Amino acid sequence: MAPTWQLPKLLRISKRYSSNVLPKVVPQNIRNIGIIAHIDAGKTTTTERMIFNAGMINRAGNVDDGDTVTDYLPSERDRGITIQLAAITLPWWKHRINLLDTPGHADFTFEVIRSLRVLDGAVTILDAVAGVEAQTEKVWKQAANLNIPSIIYVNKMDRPGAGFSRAVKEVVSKIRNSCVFRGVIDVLEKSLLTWKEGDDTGKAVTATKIDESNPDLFEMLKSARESMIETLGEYDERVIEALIEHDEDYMAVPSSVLDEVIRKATIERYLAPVFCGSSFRNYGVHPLMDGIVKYLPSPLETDPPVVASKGKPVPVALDKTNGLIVNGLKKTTLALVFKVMTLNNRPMTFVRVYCGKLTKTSHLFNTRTGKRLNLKGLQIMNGDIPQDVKDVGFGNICVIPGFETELQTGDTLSSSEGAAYTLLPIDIPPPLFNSAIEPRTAGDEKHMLQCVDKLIREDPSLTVHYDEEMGQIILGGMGELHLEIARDRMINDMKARVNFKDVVVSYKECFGGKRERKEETVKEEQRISLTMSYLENAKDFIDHDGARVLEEDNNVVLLPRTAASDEVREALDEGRWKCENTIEELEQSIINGIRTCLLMGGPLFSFPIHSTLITVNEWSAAVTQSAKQDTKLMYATIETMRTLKENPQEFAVVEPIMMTKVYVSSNDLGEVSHDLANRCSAVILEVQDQSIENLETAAWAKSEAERIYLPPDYTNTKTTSGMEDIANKKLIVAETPLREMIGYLSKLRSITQGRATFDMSFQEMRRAPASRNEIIGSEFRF
Ligand SMILES: Nc1nc2c(ncn2[C@@H]2O[C@H](COP(=O)(O)OP(=O)(O)OP(=O)(O)O)[C@@H](O)[C@H]2O)c(=O)[nH]1
Repeated sequence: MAPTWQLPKLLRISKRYSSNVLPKVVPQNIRNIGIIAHIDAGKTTTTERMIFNAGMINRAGNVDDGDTVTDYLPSERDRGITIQLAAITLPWWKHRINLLDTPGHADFTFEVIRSLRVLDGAVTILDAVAGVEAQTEKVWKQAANLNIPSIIYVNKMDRPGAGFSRAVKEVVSKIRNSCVFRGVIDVLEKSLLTWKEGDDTGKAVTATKIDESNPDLFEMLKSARESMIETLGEYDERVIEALIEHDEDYMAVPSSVLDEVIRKATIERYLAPVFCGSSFRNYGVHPLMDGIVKYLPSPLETDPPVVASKGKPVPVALDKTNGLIVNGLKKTTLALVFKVMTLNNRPMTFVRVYCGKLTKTSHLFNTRTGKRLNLKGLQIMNGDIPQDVKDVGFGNICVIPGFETELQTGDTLSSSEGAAYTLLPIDIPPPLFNSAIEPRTAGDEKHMLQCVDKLIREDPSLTVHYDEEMGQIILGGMGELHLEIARDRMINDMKARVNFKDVVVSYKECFGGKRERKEETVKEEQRISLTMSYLENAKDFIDHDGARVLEEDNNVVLLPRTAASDEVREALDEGRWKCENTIEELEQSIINGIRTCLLMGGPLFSFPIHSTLITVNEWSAAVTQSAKQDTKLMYATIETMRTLKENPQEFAVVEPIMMTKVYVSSNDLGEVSHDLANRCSAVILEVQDQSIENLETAAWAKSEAERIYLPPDYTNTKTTSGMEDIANKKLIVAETPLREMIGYLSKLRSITQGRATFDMSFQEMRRAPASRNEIIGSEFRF
């Protein structure tokens, strides 16, 4: 029994770092990694064990005891769920892992979106019993769209009903990825890793070489190695060459060659290595951490980000010494703000440095505001404790302390050479639910608004607007839980004295008239003619001459220079312009007037106007007179807009439609489908058979699954009724109006005695049929 795995040495190295000084590392040894998964898969538990294994804490906390490092908000500890992304830095094998633990609940999807923007790799965690769940597929796709390589970790192997091979088959069939297995048997090192029963720290691990003396394991290892080598051989001929060199002995192919090829194949997203373990017991987390540094890319091995100047992309290249080179400039510093927060009353801004370096006294520009920023310190997160550092180089994640209002998520910070360049901002999803908020007394209003400002700065997927009609301040969020947490944080953490009204869906109205509608206002010397029509997708107008795309509500204002009347254009060309506004200011006043009217809402229920195209056909103003014309022109525009939207018959309600996936057993399928179609006004798109037998009959999944070696599911044999449910799993895919899904979880649980689960994500804002106006309107008649 020759132990090949070197945990004790590893821990000794980590111990040195527990003196709270993270050593500098070269960019090749940086791993910016996110942990992504469905809710409750074990992201926080796994992160906590990683922090412990790296020697940063003496005892690993537990989600259920509310004492983990990364879930530190009171709302997170009370509920045992992650609400906001947490960033921590760990040393591991002379590498630095910058780790982002993300929430799994769909309401906090923005936290995943913003993490993915600054990551180079991801660890996707699966629950070994539940397999690939809806949110897993969603985050996997999000990562794939950004070309982020991932490794997979099948967690909770200790649970009854856990099935490693079953989970991997689901990976193959649902997220369509080839797999290489590395689990408790280390196929590369040909050893068996076992953890000592009863040792919850997970430190007592024994690595035993597997040889012919253990024929069962040896056979399994041989099959797994053969399968791995063949899969890798198809990708890189170095593997075949090594096999031939070693007389086609699969066991003799050096693990160093396999490691190199797995790394390359992972980074190119040809495959995703699969690990497994039980994070709760800290079994399998060490090999996972080794896998992160071995197989996931450094900042030098990922796709460079998009950098734009005046809205147009500029050439970028990755360079081993300087990081990103933007437009050939070697001295530029560029960093992206991906999170702002306040910890113990100290404002902190998390940034990823893309090129150059930041020092603790750097002078930077915020390219959004054009304002200068003189840094007064720089930190990295040592575990969860900020550690002061002098500088941070490209490819790293760090914290700028001390700026309370100047910075917001998505800002690009640059040195003076880079002031013209912007990193692609971070997309913010639209709010789906609203709640009116009001101060308990007039004296509480100021503090309430300060708290709202702070919440929105930290979480831009919360929005606020003032509803003029109702005279109310409306807070918008991604879901009921999102707004409930906002309420908790305002009342309990920030001590705001505020009342939250019922949470309602965020509706809009759109022009739905059969023909477009044209109106003109002529007032003294102001003249404006507008046309209103329905619009499918505002983004289609991005490169259109004179188009202002108002993306938040899918509206477009079309105002080309040719819309200015002949008088206006001639006055400009012939030098007879006396107006105290420029032509650009006058055009802006028209846009402002239109925008105000769109936000003031439509004639049905005063919901903001959505999916609407406003074309300015012609406008004129007395530009040969020496006076300002902008306010008059804006009022003329507002009047025309009012006339355009006075007929309720021509308008329709626009409501959020969700893509809903309900996981049920065959027995419950009928009742759940009936409830969805009738009570929830769902359009059922398909019912998929999720049982393994059926997955295996799908041609692609079958051939893929046959090509790879799957070990027997030992953990699966003890299962009882739980497994029958899994074998009979069906998936109902449906489009549902969000309104009808409020409180759906408890309804679903009661229909199925808690056996079914569901997940939904925002699909689109869609025009509701007139028959729904009555139902929707009933919520808003007071
Ligand atoms: N049996 C078992 N339970 C586990 C394991 N890992 C985590 N859990 C439990 O699963 C539950 C969820 O764990 P978390 O770590 O909070 O999961 P999460 O993915 O971070 O959850 P969210 O961030 O809220 O989406 C907790 O009750 C954990 O104790 C494991 O390996 N085995």
